[in-house]
Amino acid sequence: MSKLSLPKDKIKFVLLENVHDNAVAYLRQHGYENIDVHKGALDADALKDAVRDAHVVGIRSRTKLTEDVLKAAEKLVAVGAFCIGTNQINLGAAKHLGVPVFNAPYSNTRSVAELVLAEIIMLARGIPRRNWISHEGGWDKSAKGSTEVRGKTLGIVGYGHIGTQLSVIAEALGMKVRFFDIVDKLPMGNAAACMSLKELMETSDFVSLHVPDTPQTRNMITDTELGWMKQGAFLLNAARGQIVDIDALADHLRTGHLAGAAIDVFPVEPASVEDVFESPLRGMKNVILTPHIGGSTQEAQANIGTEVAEKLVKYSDNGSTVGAVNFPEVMLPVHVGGARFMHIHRNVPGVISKINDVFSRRGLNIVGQYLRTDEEVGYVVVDVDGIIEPGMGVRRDLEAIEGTIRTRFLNCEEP
Ligand SMILES: NC(=O)C1=CN([C@@H]2O[C@H](COP(=O)(O)OP(=O)(O)OC[C@H]3O[C@@H](n4cnc5c(N)ncnc54)[C@H](O)[C@@H]3O)[C@@H](O)[C@H]2O)C=CC1
Ligand SMILES: O=C(O)C(=O)COP(=O)(O)O
Repeated sequence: MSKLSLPKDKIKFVLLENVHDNAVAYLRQHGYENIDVHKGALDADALKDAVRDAHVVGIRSRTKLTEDVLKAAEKLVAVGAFCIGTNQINLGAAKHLGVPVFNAPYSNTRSVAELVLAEIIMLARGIPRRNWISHEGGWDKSAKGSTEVRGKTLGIVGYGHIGTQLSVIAEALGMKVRFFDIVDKLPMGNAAACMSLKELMETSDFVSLHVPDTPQTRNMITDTELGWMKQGAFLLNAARGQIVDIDALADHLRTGHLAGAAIDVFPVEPASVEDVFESPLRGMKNVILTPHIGGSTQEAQANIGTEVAEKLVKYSDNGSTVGAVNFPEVMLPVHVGGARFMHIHRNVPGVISKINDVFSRRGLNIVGQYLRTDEEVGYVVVDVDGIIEPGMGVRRDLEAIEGTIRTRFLNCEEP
């Protein structure tokens, strides 16, 4: 087994937000026993305390890894987002600190698409209101306001992994699918692209949002965009709460312009199960409110637990950054024997030749070198032949190179 910069029992994992047990099991199977597990998310101060001596932090969508928190975690080498969205993490700050962030881009895709499809049918049949009435002892047995979804138009905003899954299963029910994306996308089945968001909003019976939280998508759906929607149409949001102006949505529901909505994500979400959920949509009988559970199925959480833990172990054990969302991706062959050095640096001229010089000055032969850069940082992995004696000063000299952010090494004593 490879020796790491730090022995495995000294590498501390802190997992928050009820990350699935599969993650802990996978880490243990790979020799990582020093794991702190927290059930919920933590506020900024408690979070800083919890991550202060962590080497790896695992979170879901509620934990805010701001620059401040990342800087407080002085030993941090990697972050695992056990979900799809990574907007809760300051990805740029993490990169500049030499910290790759890994997520699970597909493991809960299907769960979100299934929930949205079910909600489309529930909304079309007026189930939120009828369910409420029945619970109160009423009996609203009528076809008024109820329709099939067959033949209706579903407009999907953001035609990525979730949007395309939804497209396929909605067509299987006979829906007509249209989509809007800022990137050219291959339409699934008979789906058709719209030239603009306006065109999509004006022509859809159901509009479902599946864009990430970015500066462009924040407040993407305001009073103006809602105003483009057909009389009696429905809005679904299982993407991120900041995308929709929730007060404007409440107004359009109150006036009866929109017939209903299904909302899973909110501008402000309770940090824990003890907190009260506040929203202008509460009490509206034509609205399905769910507590950010689009991806919360047994299957999705189990798969995410294993998938992200695997990426973290790969990075810790051999330096691979494949699947990192904020970092140059270096795919590495399985590492057997020999010393391996990992060097993360600001992307300034001359670093590679200085790295090579550190080895050549000591007569050490480089047998493999893997390099990826983006505009801001570079990540180089160097495999070296020959004996690296403790105290040779390799690490010291690598760290002295201007622009160095972080170094790690495998299979040699403090070099
Ligand atoms: N409710 C929940 O529990 C869950 C919510 N999500 C949310 O769903 C989002 C989407 O997930 P995926 O489909 O996996 O992401 P994805 O990255 O595969 O797809 C997003 C699509 O949106 C498009 N897009 C980006 N900006 C846009 C804009 N301004 N206008 C139109 N299109 C735009 C992209 O080009 C891409 O095709 C995630 O970022 C996350 O925030 C994801 C999983 C669970
Ligand atoms: O995967 C995502 O982006 C989600 O929004 C799911 O978040 P969660 O893991 O349920 O907190």
